[in-house]
Amino acid sequence: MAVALEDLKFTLQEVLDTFKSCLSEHKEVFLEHYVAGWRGLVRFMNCLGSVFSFISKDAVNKIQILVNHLNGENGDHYITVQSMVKYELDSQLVDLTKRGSFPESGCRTLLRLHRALRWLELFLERLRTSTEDSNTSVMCSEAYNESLSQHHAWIIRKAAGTAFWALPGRATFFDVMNVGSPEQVMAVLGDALPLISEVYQVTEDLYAQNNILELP
Ligand SMILES: CCCCCCCCCCCCC/C=C/[C@@H](O)[C@H](COP(=O)(O)O)NC(=O)CCCCCCCCCCCCCCC
Repeated sequence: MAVALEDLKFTLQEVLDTFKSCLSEHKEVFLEHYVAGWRGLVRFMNCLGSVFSFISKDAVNKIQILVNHLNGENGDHYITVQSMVKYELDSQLVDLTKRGSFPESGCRTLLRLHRALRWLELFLERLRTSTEDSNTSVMCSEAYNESLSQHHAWIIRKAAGTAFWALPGRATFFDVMNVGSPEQVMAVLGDALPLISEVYQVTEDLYAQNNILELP
């Protein structure tokens, strides 16, 4: 158990650091760090219990698709989200209206994680402003209903809703984060949130400008 907690402590710090290093000075999003941030989040989620494994499986899948692009022969085009979008659109490597030839395009794959990042932002903001008697399951499902759920089929919403009830309570959740007292957790969240929000907003604007927010 001690080893797991040590791992986790490292992981959460890593998550914050990677989101910090995601943006270049010209506000480009480095795909490598974006993916590393997600890896850290998935590791954290895996520590919360196996009820969440269907969620982390999908996230891991999508992370792997992006890593494959990064390590592939056209990896140079995948350094930033901006260069990826330009390359894939210019080369017509994206299914724009219905699923077809490119089920693993970087653009559609990253869009799924991007939408989940909005959930994370809303959930962490709730955690940050929560009080001792706040309910993590309620905070999680409220954040989900305001964001990601709109993009999910009924059956996924149902499964996610059920999983949320298995979330540990606020005190345990904070313990598992292993960053110290609730005040310290709040401070860490306060630190991380603006960065996560900025990464989200830069990506959202890029996708909106290219009219690819609804990729199938
Ligand atoms: C901490 C509790 C975790 C709650 C996670 C909330 C998100 C719930 C998402 C439910 C997704 C169910 C799995 C299936 C999804 C796919 O159908 C769907 C669409 O993909 P497709 O177009 O290829 O078919 N995929 C997605 O929307 C991507 C989902 C990615 C979810 C990643 C969630 C990572 C959560 C990390 C939690 C970290 C908490 C940190 C707190 C400090």
